[in-house]
Amino acid sequence: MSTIAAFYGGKSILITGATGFLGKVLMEKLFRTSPDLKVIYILVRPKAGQTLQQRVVQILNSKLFEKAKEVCPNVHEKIRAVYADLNQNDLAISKGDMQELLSCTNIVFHCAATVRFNDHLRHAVQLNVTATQKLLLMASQMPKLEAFIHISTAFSNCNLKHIDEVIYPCPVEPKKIIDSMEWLDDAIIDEITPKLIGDQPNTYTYTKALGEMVVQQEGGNLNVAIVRPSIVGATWQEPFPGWVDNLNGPSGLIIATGKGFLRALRATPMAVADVIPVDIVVNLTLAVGWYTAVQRPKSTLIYHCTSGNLNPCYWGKMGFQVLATFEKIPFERAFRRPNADLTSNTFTTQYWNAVSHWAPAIIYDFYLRLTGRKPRMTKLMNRLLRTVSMLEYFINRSWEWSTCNTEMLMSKLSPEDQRVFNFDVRQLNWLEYIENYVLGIKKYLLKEDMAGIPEAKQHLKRLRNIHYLFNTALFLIAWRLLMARSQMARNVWFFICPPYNL
Ligand SMILES: CCCCCCCCCCCCCCCCCCCCCC(=O)SCCNC(=O)CCNC(=O)[C@H](O)C(C)(C)COP(=O)(O)OP(=O)(O)OC[C@H]1O[C@@H](n2cnc3c(N)ncnc32)[C@H](O)[C@@H]1OP(=O)(O)O
Ligand SMILES: NC(=O)C1=CN([C@@H]2O[C@H](COP(=O)(O)OP(=O)(O)OC[C@H]3O[C@@H](n4cnc5c(N)ncnc54)[C@H](OP(=O)(O)O)[C@@H]3O)[C@@H](O)[C@H]2O)C=CC1
Repeated sequence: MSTIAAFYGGKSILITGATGFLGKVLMEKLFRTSPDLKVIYILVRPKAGQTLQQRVVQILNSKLFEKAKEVCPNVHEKIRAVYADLNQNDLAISKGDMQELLSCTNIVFHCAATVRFNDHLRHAVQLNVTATQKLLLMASQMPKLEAFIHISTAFSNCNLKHIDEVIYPCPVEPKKIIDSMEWLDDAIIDEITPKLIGDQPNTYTYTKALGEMVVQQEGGNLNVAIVRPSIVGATWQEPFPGWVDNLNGPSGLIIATGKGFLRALRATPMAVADVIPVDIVVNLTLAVGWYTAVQRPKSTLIYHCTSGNLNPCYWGKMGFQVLATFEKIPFERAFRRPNADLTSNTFTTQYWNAVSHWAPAIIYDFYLRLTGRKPRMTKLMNRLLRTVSMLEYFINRSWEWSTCNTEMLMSKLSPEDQRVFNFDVRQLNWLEYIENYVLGIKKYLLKEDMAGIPEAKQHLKRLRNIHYLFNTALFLIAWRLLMARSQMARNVWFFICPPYNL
């Protein structure tokens, strides 16, 4: 029996961000490997007209939980949704719930965060810094607490090139930032944001760095560890390959490419694509929870969960493999045939944007207008290119993360634990992973039927023919115009095709 799985048996576990991408996979793995755990408390807010219970039912009824429910048929009873809003000062947890959480919790996994790069600084601080501080305060009042695991990001210090498993100080103390957010108005915050974030690319990475400092400063007497994943992608193996349910990281751009909207990208083909499957992140996180609780390391250990140093994949290779997969598994109703021109040259990017993005969008909107429909493609293109510009920072650089603690932890695991909680990224075959990732996007995110693949292939063939026809027509028009205006062009033409009467 796995030592780690046995450790979680009988435990009361508190998870924040359990309705998110990582949180769901974490819960699933816990139920599947430790079905005898006591309870999982999840801090949830109502959303999109759904109550807490409806949200939980929807998650448990998803395909992700099918295997877990076979192993642990009473998951519904073992999950307890607690109303909470981490944006609120008191986290909006009722007194009764708070008492139960404080007296029962053994392990905390703090996953909740805003992962939006362009979030307003006030909101990002509230969620990624202040809420972390409040949870640590809560944790300090939990008599049965064995470990507090904070999920950060490998990019929290992306202003550095080489990043060690240490907490780097921020120029301004988190407490000062938290205080100032309480009295500064939005306009002033907007004005000072670029100065505060300095050489960080966005408010997300900046506030995640502040969050780590808060953990270091305020988690002093607790048994705390930090896990820093890089770009979290679809599942590699568990509970099945390719599961993904949101557009973050590469997923959104893979869809935009597969649907033929995005055909070129300002990206450095030889930059490392530090994607890490979500099940690897979850396995490491659970191993860290066990190790922190059982070994009680003297200081806060940080664990990098990255792929680049052990098994690197590059954006160029990833783009190529994504395209190769579209040949076999195309997405339905593509706007144009998928293509992936990655270039690090700004001028070339602008050229491709004009030719491959704006021109087709404008032509298509013209066609929609002509046929009495509402134009929408230029608007969509505008949003897509804005999104791409936000991600460009991460696809034009490479980072080196040291992984000493992660490797140390791997060496402490029994062979059985290494199998059940496998986080050895060296075993990952990128070509296979990317293919399953694309397939997973098609099935679980786009919810497209596999039976539609022949029709999707037909559609791409039609698009190719339209493309050839369009290019031929364009060439003929250009040539005709040239012939009409240039004696040299006429001479060349008559040289190639002399008139019959000569
Ligand atoms: C042709 C070439 C093809 C090549 C072939 C393909 C090869 C693959 C190449 C792959 C390269 C991968 C690069 C990954 C780099 C990730 C680095 C992460 C590093 C840090 C990791 C972390 O530690 S952190 C987790 C990551 N954190 C995010 O990844 C949040 C992103 N997100 C936002 O920061 C906001 O979303 C943002 C976008 C500001 C808009 O913000 P905004 O306010 O303008 O508008 P919205 O948020 O409302 O989004 C407006 C519409 O963009 C949709 N959308 C949202 N995200 C999207 C997304 N990633 N790709 C597409 N579409 C996305 C959304 O679904 C809306 O669509 P709709 O309106 O139709 O629903
Ligand atoms: N995805 C990635 O590529 C990476 C993620 N990470 C880190 O992993 C962690 C999880 O990320 P991921 O699962 O991808 O993110 P998601 O955006 O999928 O999930 C975020 C979670 O936080 C919850 N949350 C947000 N705001 C509140 C609030 N006010 N009150 C209560 N809960 C709230 C969300 O709840 P709700 O469903 O109600 O919105 C959701 O459960 C984060 O800490 C992130 O920084 C690190 C590296 C990469």
